[in-house]
Amino acid sequence: MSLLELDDVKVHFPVKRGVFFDRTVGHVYAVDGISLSVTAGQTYGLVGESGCGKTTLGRAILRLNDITSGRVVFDGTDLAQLPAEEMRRSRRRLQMIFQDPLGSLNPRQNIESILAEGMAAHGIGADREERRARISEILERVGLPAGALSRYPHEFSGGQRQRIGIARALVLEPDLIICDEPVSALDVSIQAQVLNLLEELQDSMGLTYVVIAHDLAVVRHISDVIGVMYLGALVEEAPSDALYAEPRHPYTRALMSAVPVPDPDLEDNRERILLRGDLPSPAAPPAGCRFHTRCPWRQPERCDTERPELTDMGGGHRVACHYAAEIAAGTLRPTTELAPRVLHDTAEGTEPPAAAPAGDAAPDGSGPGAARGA
Ligand SMILES: Nc1ncnc2c1ncn2[C@@H]1O[C@H](COP(=O)(O)OP(=O)(O)OP(=O)(O)O)[C@@H](O)[C@H]1O
Repeated sequence: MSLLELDDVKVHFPVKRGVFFDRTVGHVYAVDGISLSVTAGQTYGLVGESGCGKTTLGRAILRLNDITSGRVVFDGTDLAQLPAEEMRRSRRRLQMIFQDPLGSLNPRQNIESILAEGMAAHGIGADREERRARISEILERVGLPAGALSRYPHEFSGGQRQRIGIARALVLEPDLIICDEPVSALDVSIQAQVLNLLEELQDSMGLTYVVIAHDLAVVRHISDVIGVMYLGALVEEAPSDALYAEPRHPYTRALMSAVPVPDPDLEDNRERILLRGDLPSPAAPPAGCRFHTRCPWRQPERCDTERPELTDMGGGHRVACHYAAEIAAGTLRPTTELAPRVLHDTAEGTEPPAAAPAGDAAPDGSGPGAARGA
């Protein structure tokens, strides 16, 4: 059963100019038509490079950003239509965990006060004693000592602060937690601990997660379903295993090809897809397929003019590419102009691109056009 359904959600920020009178001179199309469904008790991972609209979408679900159009149906209720007071009450059930735990914790409040604040606002716990007992129980669950109650955020390490952020969400007894880059500010060794904790809590408390990350490795292990975003839209969505076994969209293939593989033989021989050009501005997205300006498989006319719909290719593997089937079957080759961007490393060394145009991605992936965000 799906707990959260997004139906063609758009968040467009007006761009204003003018000294005396603000005139709207354009829009940033941060989220531009996202439909997805999150099953109760599962984790939906949302990946994409910086600026593709992941955070804006997460905030829109909680209505921390105004929604331009579309429906955000949570447990049968369209949040986009809820009056402010009812939305405030619903927010208890939808919580968010942020990337920077320190930035989201008031340095002048001790942990008990930070956690009790939200509980009191939502009428959880009859009195201070009851709230304290609940907070102690949650602190134990997230692996913090009971003595943490009277301490202040700066007294904790980065990983512990993220545990406090998780506890702050949990004391409100939410159903859905949006985790926005929950581990990207943490050391790699701590990242796994926090991800494991999130998984344990999901199992024991029946939580549903949307995990937002730019790092494919982070979402891989924790997600049941993964959605890949590019310029405000989903380009691919699939059960986690299917996505990693066979990425179908050229953008996902490029992201995956940039992730190092631990096996040296595989690492030396695998395909590397280097994207050329930078991410276009969401204020002036390309017509047709948003990815066509960087796509090695771009075909004339159709890709430039017709925006592809997310289409189910079987087993819930949805892809927004006119030529996904042909690319998967190998019957469509990368276009001549962009073919050098698809490199095959050999054990002896990397085959250099035939004639890389100046200013494009360097063969080692370090240039400005290299696939980012993975
Ligand atoms: N309040 C705002 N007003 C105008 N533009 C905004 C606003 N918030 C975000 N944007 C723009 O919307 C686009 C998407 O931003 P968003 O933060 O959602 O991306 P992201 O994928 O989460 O990136 P990051 O990982 O860097 O946070 C960006 O171009 C950003 O500059």
